[in-house]
Amino acid sequence: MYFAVITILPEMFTAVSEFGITGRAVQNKQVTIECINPRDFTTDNYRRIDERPFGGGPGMVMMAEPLAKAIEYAKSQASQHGCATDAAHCPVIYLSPQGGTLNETKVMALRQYDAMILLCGRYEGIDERLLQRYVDMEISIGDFVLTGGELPAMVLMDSVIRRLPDVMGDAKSAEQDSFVEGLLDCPHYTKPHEFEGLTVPEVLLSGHHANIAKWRFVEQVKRTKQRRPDLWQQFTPNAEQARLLKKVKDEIK
Ligand SMILES: NC(=O)c1ccc(NC2CCCC2)nc1
Repeated sequence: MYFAVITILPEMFTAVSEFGITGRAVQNKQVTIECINPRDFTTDNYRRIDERPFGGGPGMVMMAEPLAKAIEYAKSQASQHGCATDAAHCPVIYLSPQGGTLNETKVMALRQYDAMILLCGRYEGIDERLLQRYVDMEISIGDFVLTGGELPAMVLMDSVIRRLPDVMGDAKSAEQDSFVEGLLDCPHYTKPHEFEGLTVPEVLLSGHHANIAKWRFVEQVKRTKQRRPDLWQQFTPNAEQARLLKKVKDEIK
């Protein structure tokens, strides 16, 4: 997948391009991340990308023209990577608190694109006319305001990259995935067997995979019911999960 990121702080993106699973995906060429700085598309000597807001008020607003040129360049780069650059294949996504909130369903939907152009705002935001003309969708990572769209862009990239086929290898084996959808994760344990007097649930040491899968599912259900009743409300079990739920219904009261 090809990510073009429009940002005046490209150095921030080494956090995803050079470390961890996302860094490895870039190294393996499963993912390309190209940062494009709107300052490179300015025409004045000061490389201005922001101006005072019309109507007055505090702070600065990012100007439309350098961003428009940066987005056009990003589209030409995406097509050189063999990606179609219409909105259906390569959306321009603006990270902002005014967007729809990112969740696992949206992440799974974002995987379908060959490429995406992530637009990161700074200051008070971006000239509305740029958003009108160039942005296909706005996405928020939560109801809070940040100083820039870069961290939300990295959160989005991380969540999509980890879900690309053969990026996580066997770390997310199939049966776990089938239980993970829509439920909180189960508790995890590793060595040593005893930590500050606390031990590990016996079933996890039993080697009995069916019992272990059942225990994990029950823990996911119990956690989701306790911590996120809203998620539990929406949870629609598949056939296998419904069968299991029936079997364990007294355990999950
Ligand atoms: N919740 C979010 O996803 C989010 C995105 C961008 C942002 N700030 C940006 C938006 C325009 C100037 C700074 N704050 C919060």
